[in-house]
Amino acid sequence: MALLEIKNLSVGFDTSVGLFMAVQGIDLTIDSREVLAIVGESGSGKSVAMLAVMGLLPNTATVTADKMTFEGRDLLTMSDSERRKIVGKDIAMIFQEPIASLNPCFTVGFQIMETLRQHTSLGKKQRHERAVELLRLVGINDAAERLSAYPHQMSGGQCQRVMIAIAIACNPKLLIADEPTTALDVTIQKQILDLLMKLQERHGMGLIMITHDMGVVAETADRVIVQYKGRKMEEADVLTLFENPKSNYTRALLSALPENATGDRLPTVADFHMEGSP
Ligand SMILES: Nc1ncnc2c1ncn2[C@@H]1O[C@H](COP(=O)(O)OP(=O)(O)OP(=O)(O)O)[C@@H](O)[C@H]1O
Repeated sequence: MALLEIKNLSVGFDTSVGLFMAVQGIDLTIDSREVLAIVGESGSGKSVAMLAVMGLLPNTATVTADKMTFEGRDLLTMSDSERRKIVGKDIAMIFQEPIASLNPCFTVGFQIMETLRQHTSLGKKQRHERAVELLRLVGINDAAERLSAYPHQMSGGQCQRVMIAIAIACNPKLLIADEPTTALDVTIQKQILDLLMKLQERHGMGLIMITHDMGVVAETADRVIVQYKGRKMEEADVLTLFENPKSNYTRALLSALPENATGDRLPTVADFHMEGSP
């Protein structure tokens, strides 16, 4: 049984100028231990599709799907309280802006322990011990002392490590990482990607990596979905996608990689004819 299975997912938003379809008819499956990348430029509906899975879209959104199951359980029809037991525990998500994703008013220790309080039966002392263990696991030095730091007292890379600690606190079966390294500088990006891959392997999680960066795809993914304007353009295992891209859009994304540069400037997506192409 697939960990997550989605068939024909669409998401529309009510806006002042009418209905805007951000996601149109997306199919997706991911198994345990698999790394699936969803790649596409800004605005292609990658985040919205995953926020629909998490049930985190505003009420201006209309979500429809023929199927959306997690370990065979129907996410579309389950009650909000049933869904809350899964989201944040079995399915966790980390976001692009680590500093903005943490609450500035609470220490990082409180925020980790609060997740443990909501989703586990651990007592206060055990939650504290687990929080120290988690900070160590994500590579933060002086873990016990750093629990009392506020987000603004930490760097962007450290805040992203804290976000990862919160996400993995309850040993999720599926982790969704939404552009987890985009806001970080290049050396830190590599460290965070390495950390995510190490944790994914060690805990046997399914990992959905949302990115616009084909370099990140090459380094992390087993399988790739390419998304453009809310629609799936192509899906393939990572080697096939890089060696034999089927859609113009995938070719455009690949040509924008610095190592594929041939002329004076890098091509952009606008250099490729996209209309009507898969
Ligand atoms: N609450 C909302 N109301 C209206 N439109 C929205 C809302 N949230 C997202 N959108 C629109 O949906 C489209 C898809 O957004 P989404 O954030 O999924 O893109 P993305 O592919 O993840 O890109 P990015 O990496 O920039 O977040 C965009 O055009 C965005 O403006």
